[in-house]
Amino acid sequence: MIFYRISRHLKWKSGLLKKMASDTGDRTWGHLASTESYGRPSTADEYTELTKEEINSEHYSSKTNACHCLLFARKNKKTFGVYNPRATVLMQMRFDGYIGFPGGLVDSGEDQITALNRELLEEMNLDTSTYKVTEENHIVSHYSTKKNICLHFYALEVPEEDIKKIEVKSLSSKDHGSEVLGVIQVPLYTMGDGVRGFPTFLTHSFIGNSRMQLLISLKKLNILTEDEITSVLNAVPTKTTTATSS
Ligand SMILES: O=c1[nH]cnc2c1ncn2[C@H]1C[C@H](O)[C@@H](COP(=O)(O)OP(=O)(O)O)O1
Repeated sequence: MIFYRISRHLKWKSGLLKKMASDTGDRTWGHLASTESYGRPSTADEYTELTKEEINSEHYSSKTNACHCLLFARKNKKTFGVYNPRATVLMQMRFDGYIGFPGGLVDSGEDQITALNRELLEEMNLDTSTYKVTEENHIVSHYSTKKNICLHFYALEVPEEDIKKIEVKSLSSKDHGSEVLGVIQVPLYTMGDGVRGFPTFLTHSFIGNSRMQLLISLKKLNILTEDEITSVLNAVPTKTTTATSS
């Protein structure tokens, strides 16, 4: 009898432990575990720019590679009738709380361009037969010494009248609500106090080297001049303590 009771108690306990494990499991990285380390916080000095030869070399192409893309439309319409942002630039709020660009890891056997167009469809529901990223849209590639990953970056210009439709369509993407928590526009102007607008936007937390990719692209695409970028960076406010509910 005692043996029967002990065995029943053990069965109940193991059931409880299994339930607890599965409850905890719901909160872990699950299938993301193997790639989760790539998303850990970065330092600017971990990135080195790759030359065209290095990008195509066996040494770097055999590493883990990821491609991301800045979607933008030039415009000449003032915001509030005051600020001229010159372009609508899209970024996204990611599942991990960081701001980044649409894109992702290149699968084994896949080339970079195919991977990026696939990710743009999955994350943005982008019609990649109309808006297709090609090698000509390449902006810059970096290698992270700390994470052993190559990050390739592209920029795709779309007509001004299409950008809103692209944003709206992204709400129905496969990854919306899971990997992607929303598309955002970058405020590309500095307000009268000298800090709100783009300088304040740059104080957010960005995934990987996406902050650097944004600034490099704005210059390469002639959306902002080098001098304008320098003055924005000089105006970036130091983070202040934010209000809490208690
Ligand atoms: O926008 C980005 N710019 C530079 N690096 C990025 C960006 N987004 C992510 N990353 C880094 C850090 C990530 O862990 C890896 C993989 O990218 P991710 O988009 O998360 O990949 P999957 O969609 O999960 O394939 O690249």
